[in-house]
Amino acid sequence: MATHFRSNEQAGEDATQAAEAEGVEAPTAAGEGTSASAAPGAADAGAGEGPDPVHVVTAKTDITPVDAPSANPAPSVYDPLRGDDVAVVPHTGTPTISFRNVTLIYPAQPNKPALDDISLDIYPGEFVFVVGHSGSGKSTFLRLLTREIRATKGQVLVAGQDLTKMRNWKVPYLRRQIGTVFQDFKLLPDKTVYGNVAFALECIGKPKSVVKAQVPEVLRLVGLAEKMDNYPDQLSGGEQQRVSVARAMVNRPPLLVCDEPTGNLDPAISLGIMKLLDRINRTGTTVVMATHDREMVDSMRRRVIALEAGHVVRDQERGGYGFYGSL
Ligand SMILES: Nc1ncnc2c1ncn2[C@@H]1O[C@H](COP(=O)(O)OP(=O)(O)OP(=O)(O)O)[C@@H](O)[C@H]1O
Repeated sequence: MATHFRSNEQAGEDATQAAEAEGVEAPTAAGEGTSASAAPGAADAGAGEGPDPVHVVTAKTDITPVDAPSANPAPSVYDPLRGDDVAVVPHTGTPTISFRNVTLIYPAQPNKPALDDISLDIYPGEFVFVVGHSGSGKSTFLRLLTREIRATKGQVLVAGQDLTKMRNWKVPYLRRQIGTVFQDFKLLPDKTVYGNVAFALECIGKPKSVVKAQVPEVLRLVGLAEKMDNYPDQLSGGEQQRVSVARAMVNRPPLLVCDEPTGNLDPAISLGIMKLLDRINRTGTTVVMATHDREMVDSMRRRVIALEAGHVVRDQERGGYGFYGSL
């Protein structure tokens, strides 16, 4: 992997230090790279090269974002996660993700690209919301990152590797570096909580001693140590999603890709999931998350990439959900 994807040992240290600085339990099973919360300064306009329609508003400029937070925003369940203390990640160095003039056309819809000539960069430690109407291309965007699908045109680079050229046998190695969380949890029903998380490590050949050490630790971190012998159908939706977050982070990936992870959960339970993702991000893990949750995006004020009919129509630091009708 590219050099900015740092070693797991280093990741663990970073996570511990960040947690100690915050005065919380050390999230030693997640994270790598530069601590997002420690990242100094504001970002440069970091959209990709070329004549793409990306509009980036940064903390450096005097420009007031179109949907800047009002002085007295409405109270929200997500208020504990307001990102006011989180510095904007500088858009310098090697991006974790680069889209260069990416077009994706599904064979079933040859005249309607799901993504059309997209260029953008996402940097290590960023927390990025991907928003837009149903069918705007959010899931397609995420599926390109894990090489579930391959771009029709252009280049998708993750950790410096060109996924459009990557041979199939290398894809499992790419996926070791990417944790994934989905709306429908995707847990194995015939395995316990412990088994589901352990399986992620066993699949990549981790020795039993590592599995035995890391699985209970990550389950403790997500608050499920007491339920490690339960099966998924014995858990609530929120608990199942915490298992899936534990599974995604147990290998300490530098990148977490989340497709509507709170889509099936009520706001109070969603808050618990978002607290976990926020905590993982604060240890340096890059998080890219598609969501329809306006309140969450408006409260957390992270970078927002808005898609419409396969185009990026907004790319904004500390952005809000935007002016969409019902989605
Ligand atoms: N496997 C597929 N074959 C053909 N067309 C597809 C396929 N998957 C998605 N599409 C089309 O691509 C476009 C983008 O779909 P995508 O699932 O990325 O949107 P989305 O923004 O994630 O939507 P939602 O919010 O409803 O999940 C849509 O027009 C959709 O119909």
